[in-house]
Amino acid sequence: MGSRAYIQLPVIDFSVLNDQNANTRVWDSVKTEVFKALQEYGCFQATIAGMTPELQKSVYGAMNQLFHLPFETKSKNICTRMFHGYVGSSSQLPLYESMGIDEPFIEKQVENFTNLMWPQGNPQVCKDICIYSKKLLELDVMVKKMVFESLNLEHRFDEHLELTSYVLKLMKYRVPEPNESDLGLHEHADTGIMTILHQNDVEGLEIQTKEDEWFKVKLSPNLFIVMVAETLNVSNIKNTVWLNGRLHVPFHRVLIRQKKVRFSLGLFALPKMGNLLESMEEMVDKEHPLLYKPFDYDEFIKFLLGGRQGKEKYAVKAYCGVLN
Ligand SMILES: O=C(O)CCC(=O)C(=O)O
Ligand SMILES: [Fe+2]
Repeated sequence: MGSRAYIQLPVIDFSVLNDQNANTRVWDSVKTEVFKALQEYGCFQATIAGMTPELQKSVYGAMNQLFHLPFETKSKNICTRMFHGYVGSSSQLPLYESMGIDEPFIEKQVENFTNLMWPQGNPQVCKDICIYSKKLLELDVMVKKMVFESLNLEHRFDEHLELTSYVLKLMKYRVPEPNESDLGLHEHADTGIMTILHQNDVEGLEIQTKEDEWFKVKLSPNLFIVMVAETLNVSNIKNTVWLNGRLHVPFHRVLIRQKKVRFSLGLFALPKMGNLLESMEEMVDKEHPLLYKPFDYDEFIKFLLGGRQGKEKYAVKAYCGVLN
């Protein structure tokens, strides 16, 4: 069922922007690359300045310890959103296990998590998760700012950010038993706004192109995969934003082909709870008729979990697409 070939995703260097001297010309040239990649692939790979091997080692080392904790401890991990807290031993996804931390760049949030998992505390891990998440957040904000600027929506950007929440997911995939499927995570498009993924030591992530072909994503310890999720393409909260279908949203999945436990990390940007998402009027014109009716994200997730998507490829379209 799986693909053999690797996809050549665009690799975009964000470390050049961290330099105080980075000028508008550098910003604009990265912006052009970003927008092109998100239209064509819905994703790209990015380098992040200051994401040192030591920091990565510390965070992945902590994950290894975390997933070895007893079930009773792991299941204390609860998040505000469904499926963001501890998930494990699902009959549909037996290889998959995950934990989540809401707003993981806020030290107190991470400390609450580490204190639950290690009652004696774990200040070093807490600090490192926080630093790691801040770096991912910086990348998330830069990419979205570039998208908004590319669509002449800069005046909407602060409003968009204020209405975004984040969760860091720590994920583990065990090795399949000899008679078990190698499916780690079924094919899906992320439902939130944007996701940044990182796979560490064992590859497994696969991405579908616009031409419906599946490709593997090569393991690159220093590259982070930035991916558009359904709600960005559609919406942006309160009276607005969104891109009314301007970007590509990639389907992806995880297959565990190696006989090695796989760890991955993802920072998921999501709409804050309780807001109505609507297409921005700026994004709707004769050439781009309205594609989506206003919707509430959490109601949409309930719809999705209720299995009512039907034949529609994209869940948001099934939920609130405007029928032509
Ligand atoms: O583990 C991965 O690399 C991908 C995870 C993923 O796609 C998700 O959690 O939505
Ligand atoms: Fe995903």
